[in-house]
Amino acid sequence: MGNYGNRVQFEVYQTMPNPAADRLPVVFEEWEARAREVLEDGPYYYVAGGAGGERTIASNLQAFGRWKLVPRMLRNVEERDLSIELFGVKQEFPLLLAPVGVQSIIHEDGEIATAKACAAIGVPFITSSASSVPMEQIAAAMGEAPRWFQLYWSKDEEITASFLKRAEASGHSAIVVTLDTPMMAWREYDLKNVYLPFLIGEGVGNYLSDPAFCAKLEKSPQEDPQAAIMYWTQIFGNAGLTWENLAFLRAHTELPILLKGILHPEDARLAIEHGVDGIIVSNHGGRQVDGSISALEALPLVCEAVDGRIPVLMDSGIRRGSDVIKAMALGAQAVLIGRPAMYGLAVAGEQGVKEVLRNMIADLDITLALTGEKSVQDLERSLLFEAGEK
Ligand SMILES: Cc1cc2nc3c(=O)[nH]c(=O)nc-3n(C[C@H](O)[C@H](O)[C@H](O)COP(=O)(O)O)c2cc1C
Ligand SMILES: O=C(O)C(=O)c1ccccc1
Repeated sequence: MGNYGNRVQFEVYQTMPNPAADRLPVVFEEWEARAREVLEDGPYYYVAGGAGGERTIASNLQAFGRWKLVPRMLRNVEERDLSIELFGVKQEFPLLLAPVGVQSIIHEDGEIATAKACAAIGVPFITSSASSVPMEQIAAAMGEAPRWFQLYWSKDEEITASFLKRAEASGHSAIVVTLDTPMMAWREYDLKNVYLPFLIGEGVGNYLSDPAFCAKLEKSPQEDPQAAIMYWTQIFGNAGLTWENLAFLRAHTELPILLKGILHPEDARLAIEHGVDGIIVSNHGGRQVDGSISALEALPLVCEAVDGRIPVLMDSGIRRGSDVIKAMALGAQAVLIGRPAMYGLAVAGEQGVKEVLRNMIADLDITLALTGEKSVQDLERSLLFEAGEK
């Protein structure tokens, strides 16, 4: 698929000399600023904000600045290849849409809009356990397009098992187990704004539609929504889990299992020991531990421990094409796109997500060519110069 970026550039410049006044942004910072304008304080800070003093958010972004690309010349980069393969499945691009819960607070079409945009562009969508609508509705909107399911491992084993079964039945082809959120972090803005979407019944679509969840309620969620939400707050997270519990997931699904939220190389080793199929290096976009190592800093250390035995993916701070290249040169097989896509959703629904993804891919393709590389699969550390303060 060579020349994706050049085609997009051409498309954009063709709208000259009269670009529409209501044109969508191109610049990441403008998407963010427009999202700020259209969202109320509660939802905006829920999406953009993070844990504590937001030092992890800052270091996620700064970490990319420490690595610099060292472009190579005269290497015939006319035809590029952005494709990768994960778990035996080929993907056109090395991107996935990060699992993001409660998208109804960002746009009325929520996950359905995002999932359709992903299907149209060819980027796999990761359905969150905390999606606004049941996973089956999202799947139905996507047709045959690729999707994975993100599991929040509930305190109630029957709900966890039921989610796995439903995910498989609705055509999700891998399970992402998020380990860094057994409870919501100390998020200063959400506490200041007294904003928690779940308490107003947003982001609980998978639970309210779940037979195992509903079996535990005295009255149906329709009859007594408040009681259903109270029960949700009791069973949502599980801080009691240990590595031994992974066997439970293995016993309940045939799908590849990835662990999301791995930052320590020793945890990467444990993950492999316990037979998982992939790792996602992530600090949850700085939303869980304030002052944590950035995901990009953790990435090469984790990759060293993994030593190519299983795929390593990464998220937290990917904003532009060159960020994707840096992450892949440091060992990631693919990256997850979180907030940029959510700002696109806030500003223009499905079309906004499409444009954000299209532009990210175009930027990636062009920057790849300009660094002298033809294929994302060949990216190596030798392309990078490490500069600046540690
Ligand atoms: C509003 C919001 C909701 C999120 N919900 C989830 C979720 O339900 N499950 C999950 O594993 N990660 C969740 N994440 C984390 C993302 O999957 C991803 O790790 C993070 O957005 C990456 O950081 P970045 O967006 O700054 O690049 C959420 C992130 C945001 C911004
Ligand atoms: O807000 C989040 O970061 C998050 O991961 C989450 C946790 C619980 C429900 C929905 C989203």
